[in-house]
Amino acid sequence: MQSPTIIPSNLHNLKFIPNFPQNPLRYRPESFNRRSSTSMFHNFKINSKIDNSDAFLTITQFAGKGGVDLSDDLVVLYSNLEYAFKRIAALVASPVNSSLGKSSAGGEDVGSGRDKPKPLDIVSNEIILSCLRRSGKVAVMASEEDDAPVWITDDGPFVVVTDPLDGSRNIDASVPTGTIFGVYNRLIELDSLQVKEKALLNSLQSGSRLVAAGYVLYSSATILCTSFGSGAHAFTLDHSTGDFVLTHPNIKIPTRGQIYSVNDARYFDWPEGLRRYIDTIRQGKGKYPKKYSARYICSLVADFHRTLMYGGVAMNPRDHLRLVYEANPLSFLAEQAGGKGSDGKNRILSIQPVKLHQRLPLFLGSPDDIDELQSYGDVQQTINPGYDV
Ligand SMILES: O=P(O)(O)OC[C@H]1O[C@](O)(COP(=O)(O)O)[C@@H](O)[C@@H]1O
Repeated sequence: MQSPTIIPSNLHNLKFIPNFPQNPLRYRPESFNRRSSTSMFHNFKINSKIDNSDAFLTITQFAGKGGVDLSDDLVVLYSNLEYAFKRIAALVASPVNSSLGKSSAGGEDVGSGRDKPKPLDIVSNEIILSCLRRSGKVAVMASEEDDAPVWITDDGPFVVVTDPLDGSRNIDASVPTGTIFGVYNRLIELDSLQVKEKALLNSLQSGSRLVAAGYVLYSSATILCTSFGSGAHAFTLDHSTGDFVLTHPNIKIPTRGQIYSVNDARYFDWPEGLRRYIDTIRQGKGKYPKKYSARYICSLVADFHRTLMYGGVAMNPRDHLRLVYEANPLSFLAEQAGGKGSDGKNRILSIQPVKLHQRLPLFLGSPDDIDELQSYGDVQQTINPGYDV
């Protein structure tokens, strides 16, 4: 009898693995020998103690000495974050909850003794906060969903900033959503201040001080892309084991892409420089002599993830996205992958936040594309009437 064909649950990622058989349906475990399983990790050292005959490393395995060698505190924090992300992934995919989107306001009593269901971004916020509390490793969490940072524990070594569920305005149509997060060290020099003050100042650290950052894309696959300051790496949720496993080690954004991503219904509100830039690249008259294509999901994590994979530029030229929760973590990842994050003039990671919910124009992507865009000078949209959709 022929042995059964085994189809790995994360089949869709196999194209990123060198030496993987062209036809994955022909995949058999014996073809995934030790040589082929190590070759996917050619960009970083593997700890010899890790049994890499099991090709896909979990984050905890990757966090060991042969991988990125994280402190125990950071490993504990990540295992709690992973748990939160898995719960959010289940939530956004659930038939019961996926219709909640942003439509329900608040979680107040609706008179029947039951709480009105909360929008998914509020629930996601609560999930992350409760996991951070349980970790014992976080002094303060600042979230896009909260007016002020939440002080958690005095001796937590870390500060976490997060946008718990970005893109949730499209969730009723099952459009991909994402979580964005950044991790800083707690500033011990602020320990003697009042709680409110130290919570705020710890959360307003410049992106150049990030210890780690990442996003989770909830899409056809759930992908956690993260950096601890030594490259960007993506892990895909394997639903058969419940683990995030390494599928995209050492991501390198192409130095130039052929895709631009922007809401160009706003074209007539754009400054002249940005119009000229987009007109030029879509006609193939820019420094890269090919016509660019447009892709815009209107879900920041999804648009950024595609840009990281294929190159090009993803932008929101108006003062809309938040420096602390969105621009800093994603710029950190972009840089770790060899790309750039800019507000159209300045490197995002060099901007000192002055307000927790500070918004700014954001341009992320391939280094050559960002440089070319910035050479047009006038690319920040100052007309911002507030759009209905
Ligand atoms: O309306 P625009 O300018 O296209 O903005 C879309 C962007 O706004 C976001 O939806 C975030 O905005 P919200 O935080 O208001 O939901 C991103 O996911 C998306 O990239």
